[in-house]
Formats: sequence, structure tokens, C-alpha cells
Amino acid sequence: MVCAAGPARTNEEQSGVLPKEASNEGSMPRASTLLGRRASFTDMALVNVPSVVRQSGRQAQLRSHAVQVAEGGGAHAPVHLRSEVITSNFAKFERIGMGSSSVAYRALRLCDNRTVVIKALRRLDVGPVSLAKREFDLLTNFRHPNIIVALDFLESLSCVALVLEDIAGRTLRSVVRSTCAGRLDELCSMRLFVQVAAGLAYLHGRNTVHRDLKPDNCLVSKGGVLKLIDFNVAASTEGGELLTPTGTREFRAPEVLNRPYASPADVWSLGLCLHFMLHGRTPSRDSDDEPTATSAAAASTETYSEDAADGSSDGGGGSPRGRAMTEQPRDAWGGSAWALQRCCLQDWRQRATAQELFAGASGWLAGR
Ligand SMILES: Nc1ncnc2c1ncn2[C@@H]1O[C@H](COP(=O)(O)OP(=O)(O)OP(=O)(O)O)[C@@H](O)[C@H]1O
Repeated sequence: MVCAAGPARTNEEQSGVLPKEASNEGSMPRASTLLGRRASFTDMALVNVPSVVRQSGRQAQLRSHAVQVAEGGGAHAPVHLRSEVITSNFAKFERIGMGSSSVAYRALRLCDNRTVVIKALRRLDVGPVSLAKREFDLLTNFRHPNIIVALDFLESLSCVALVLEDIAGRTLRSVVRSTCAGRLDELCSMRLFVQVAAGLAYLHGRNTVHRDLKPDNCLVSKGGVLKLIDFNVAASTEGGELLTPTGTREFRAPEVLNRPYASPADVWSLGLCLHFMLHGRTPSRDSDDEPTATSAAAASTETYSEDAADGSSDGGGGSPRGRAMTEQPRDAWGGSAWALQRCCLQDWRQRATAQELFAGASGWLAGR
């Protein structure tokens, strides 16, 4: 039966680092309020979520048929899911995403009428199937507000399915892309950054490295709660540092190719996620090269200077351009420039830990 793992936490049971604006979900902002400035988190939460997310309950599910949907489950389930173990336990399949080896569906779990996400793989794909099983085993040992909850792992002769809690929201990439300015302001970025840092600090405290941290693997709920997903290349450092190069080139730390590497590699990726939020791109946008420490550090100056110059953030405290490169601006300690600099250091031994970044960013946010 599919309810073995029991009910998981809801999005409402999350950490206390939620943006204040996120609870303001009752009304749509006027379009004019979104023009001429960077979108705030409120704008993002209310304007840029798909219509299905703004609706509620069963009616919303029924209206969300822009993508492949099979009503009633059973015989009408998508090809990937035509397996008794799936069709007898789920209904109302809606395709929501496609990975390199899996297809993600939103579906109704019949035993408790809960909407869940199913990552389905063909049984024939032996490698990806074993990674999905590992992902499930790993996730069942974790319990953190910023890490996705795994509910079940189903196997049949033709397919396997990893069942996850449903985050009715968007990837961080989609959130950033869909703002008017194509980027987030500093406060909004830091509110999301601190949640990624919290999830990573938890993981690293359990000797686990995510190894593929990027905006596509961060899901943001309509209430502004961010959760890390896609743990299929996550690895334990209990046996020592890691040697296998993996992850996504654009967000990969330099030492991952040079080897060995460990949890600081995630911290580098965290820095690039922050840069992506602030600028809508990684430092190496115009090049085929991976971001370097130099380009990432330069980017931190860019962030700091832009914010100070255009008045969109007081993170720079009115300090002169470029100051963030050489010293910590007093009132911006823990702000985005500081965080970028502490994440994107070439020498991984010099980087801050996820825990330090979480603490610093939380302190900075508390002072806002
Ligand atoms: N729990 C979830 N709630 C909502 N949407 C989800 C959830 N998990 C995955 N998705 C959606 O499905 C997509 C694919 O999921 P995921 O990245 O985990 O699959 P994958 O096959 O491991 O991908 P990749 O090949 O990129 O590693 C995500 O980008 C996201 O849009």
C-alpha cells in the first residue's frame, strides 16, 4: 500500500524564515505597481504563479489541463504509469516536468486524497532506477522544512515511482525568470537564500552533499517556502571526500573537476544561485566557461554596487562602488555581497559553511 511513510508535513509547518509578504495572498497587485522596479517577493508570489496554483483544491486540479492529464486514473493513466501498482493507487495524472530519465506527474493519492508528485521511471533504465531508490532511501532519513519529503517508493515489473510531497509552486529559475525585471531584489533573494542555506546546513550536518544545487532544483511554494529537490546524485562524505565529477556545469564548483571535493562544493553552487536571483544569470552568462572565482567575486561587487547605486536596496549602505571586494560594509554584513564573497572563493577551505551563511543571512534579515 502506498501510505507506508505516513502523512508528511504541510507547507504551512515551515520554518520561521518565511518572508512576511508571503502571507499576503488575498489580492492581486496592480500591474502598474510592478513597473519600473525590481519585483518584490509579494509580486512574485501573487503574479507569477500559474493560475492553477492560485486556485484551490479539486477545482484547481481539474482546470490545470494545459499539460497532459488523464482523468480517472486506471486505464487512462499516462503510458509511463500503466502499471497496476500505480493505477490502483493514484488518479488524475498531470504531467508537470521531465528529467533526463524520469517524468514527473502530479496525481491524487487515493488512500488519503492527497495530491502528490510521482517521479516515474522505466524499470529498464537500471542506472536511473537505482539512483531513484537511493534518493528515496536518503530522503526518508531527512526531515527539514527546506528539504522535500519522500512519501513512498513503488515498484512494478515495468516501472518504478518515487512519490514525493507536492510543492504547488515553481522552480527558483521560473520564479526569477517570470519577474518583470528578470531578477529579484536583494531582500527577496536573501529570504530565499537563507532557506537554501538552512537546507544545506542540515544536509552537511548529516555528512551529505547535494552535488546538483541549482535554481531548477529549488522549488518555491506559493507561500514562499523553498525546498531542495532532486537528490539523485547526492552523496555521503562519511567515507571521505568525493571523487566523482557530477552536477550541472554552470553551477559546479572548480574543485569538483580537480577533485577531491566535499560539502563546500554545494556552498559554491549556493553562491551562484544567489547571483542568479540577483542578476537573472550566472557570472559566466556570455561565455561557455564555468563561472570562476574571479567572475563570481566580481559579480559580488556588481551586486553590491548596483544596489547601492540604484537605491533598490540599502545593502551597500551608500558605500562607494567596489568596496565589497575589499572589506565588509558595516551595515551590509550578511547581505548579498558578503554572502556571495563567502560562497565563491576559489579555495574551498576559505569558504563559509552553510551553517555560517544561514546564521549570517538570518541575522541580516532580522535587522531589516
Ligand atoms: N515535489 C515536487 N513538487 C512539485 N514539482 C516537482 C516536485 N518534484 C519535481 N517536480 C517537478 O518535476 C521536475 C523534474 O523533477 P526532478 O528534477 O526531481 O527530476 P529528475 O528526473 O531528477 O531531473 P534531472 O534529470 O534534471 O535530474 C522539476 O523540475 C519540477 O518542476
